[in-house]
Amino acid sequence: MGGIEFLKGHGTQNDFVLLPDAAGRLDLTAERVAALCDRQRGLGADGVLRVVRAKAIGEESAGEWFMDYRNADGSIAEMCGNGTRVFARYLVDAGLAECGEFVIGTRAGDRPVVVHPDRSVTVQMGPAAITGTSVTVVAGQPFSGVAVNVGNPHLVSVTDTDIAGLDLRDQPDFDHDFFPAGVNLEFVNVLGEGALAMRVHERGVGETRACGTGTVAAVAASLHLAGKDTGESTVDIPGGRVSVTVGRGESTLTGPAEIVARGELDEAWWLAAGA
Ligand SMILES: N[C@H](CCC[C@H](N)C(=O)O)C(=O)O
Repeated sequence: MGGIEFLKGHGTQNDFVLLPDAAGRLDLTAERVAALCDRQRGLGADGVLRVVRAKAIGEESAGEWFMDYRNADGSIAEMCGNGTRVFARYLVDAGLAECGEFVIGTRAGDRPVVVHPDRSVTVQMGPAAITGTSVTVVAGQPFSGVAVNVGNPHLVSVTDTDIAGLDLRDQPDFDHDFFPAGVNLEFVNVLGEGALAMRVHERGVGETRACGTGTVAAVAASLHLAGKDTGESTVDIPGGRVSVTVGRGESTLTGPAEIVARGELDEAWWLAAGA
């Protein structure tokens, strides 16, 4: 098998292990993903991005490369906004794509991206659809959330309660009938016109320092509550700041993306982790 190449990267401190695997040969089991993401016994990350040619895994995409995203618990999610930024940055740095605009395939569909000269990335995130209003979630106290589909499910609670004081160490209680496949839970303070602050408890991960699809959901929800369906906002998350625009049936996410390291996984570790 030889050494298994990996890279580590992050977008506003939502961090990922990247596995270049053009032909889709790696046996990427849920157990291996969980081991890779474990911050003590593995590399540590919020998720894994396998870099695979779309046609190698039978995925239809206008782009050559497909982002096979996995959550830290090994579960598969439809889309990862911050992961897409890091994925795009990797493709350009690896000479597999040109700086500028290209398309990345995802389980939520194709996502056009622009890698800017400063290596920040804009992702076309598709529609952010409001699928419910005043859905209750309990995080120490009850909140009323707006359900938003960004390819993956979100419940956004816009509140006057200072989100810095919330305890998100455990999974907040949510309506499993409304969200049978689980849900990403965002808590938002409005800082002013076009400026939000957000924390997030992610499905399949736990609290993360950023969540790209979550920031798009947060802007869509706050616009909806203001009686609007288009607009833009910065979103301050613990890991930094992103810019989001929401239009009719479309949205964009812009933010930094950084590759931190590259290396080889120990083969014996990889084999044992898959058991
Ligand atoms: N945990 C999410 C996927 C990762 C989303 C987040 N990391 C992002 O940047 O969008 C889910 O299960 O839907």
